[in-house]
Amino acid sequence: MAGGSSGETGRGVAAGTAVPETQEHLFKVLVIGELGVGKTSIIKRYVHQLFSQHYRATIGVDFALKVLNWDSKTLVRLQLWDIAGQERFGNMTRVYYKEAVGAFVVFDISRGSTFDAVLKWKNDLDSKVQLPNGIPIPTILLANKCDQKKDSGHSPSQMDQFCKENGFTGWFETSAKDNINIDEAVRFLVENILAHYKNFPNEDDVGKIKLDQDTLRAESKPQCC
Ligand SMILES: Nc1nc2c(ncn2[C@@H]2O[C@H](COP(=O)(O)OP(=O)(O)OP(=O)(O)O)[C@@H](O)[C@H]2O)c(=O)[nH]1
Ligand SMILES: [Mg+2]
Repeated sequence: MAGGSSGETGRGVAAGTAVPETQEHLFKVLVIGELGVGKTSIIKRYVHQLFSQHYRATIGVDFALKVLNWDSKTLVRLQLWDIAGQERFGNMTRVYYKEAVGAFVVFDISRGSTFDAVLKWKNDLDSKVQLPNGIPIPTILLANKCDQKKDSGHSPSQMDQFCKENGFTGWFETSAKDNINIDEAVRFLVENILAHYKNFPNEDDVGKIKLDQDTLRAESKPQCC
């Protein structure tokens, strides 16, 4: 009998049963929000477990990669796109948002004006990128710098209401400085991306990491008047 077990005790694989191989996913996730809210710090904390008080504004976009052994059969490669706050005034976001499958919109709880900008970012995002089946990409709202004193501040129920009304999948109070809720927020987003995942027509439509230079070059050329 082909492929019979060796006769020893233990779990042999019966002939003909395919051992499910590991599913590998590549997810492009955007991190957007006003200048100085902590996007780069959140990514640096999550990927490198580092934090620095020194502020160095991001120019254009930065990238970071984090590989997650999600479960015994699933490996997730997260490509985090750290988009400069000043890009909200630029015209590059369409290029940066391409084929993203999830996003974080970050604001700084110690600066109320950054919360006011949250909807501008969310509307920009939803107008430029959707999942292959046309629905908005799962987006989590991060109230960062929760180690600091709140500016105006919204109660948790007001935040729940805001998220429901504006299409956010959820929200977390985070601190890149004290490492609060960052792993939890990422896990929650990846769970939501995977939940949508089975609706994608096929792997190619998900998180294709394509940063073709021509597109970037063409888009970054100053618009002729
Ligand atoms: N207290 C505190 N400070 C933070 C936190 N996260 C970021 N900062 C500080 O806020 C400043 C801005 O952080 P960045 O991560 O560079 O902000 P950003 O959103 O990437 O800014 P841009 O790249 O300009 O869009 C830095 O001085 C950080 O040290 C936090 O959770 N708590
Ligand atoms: Mg930055």
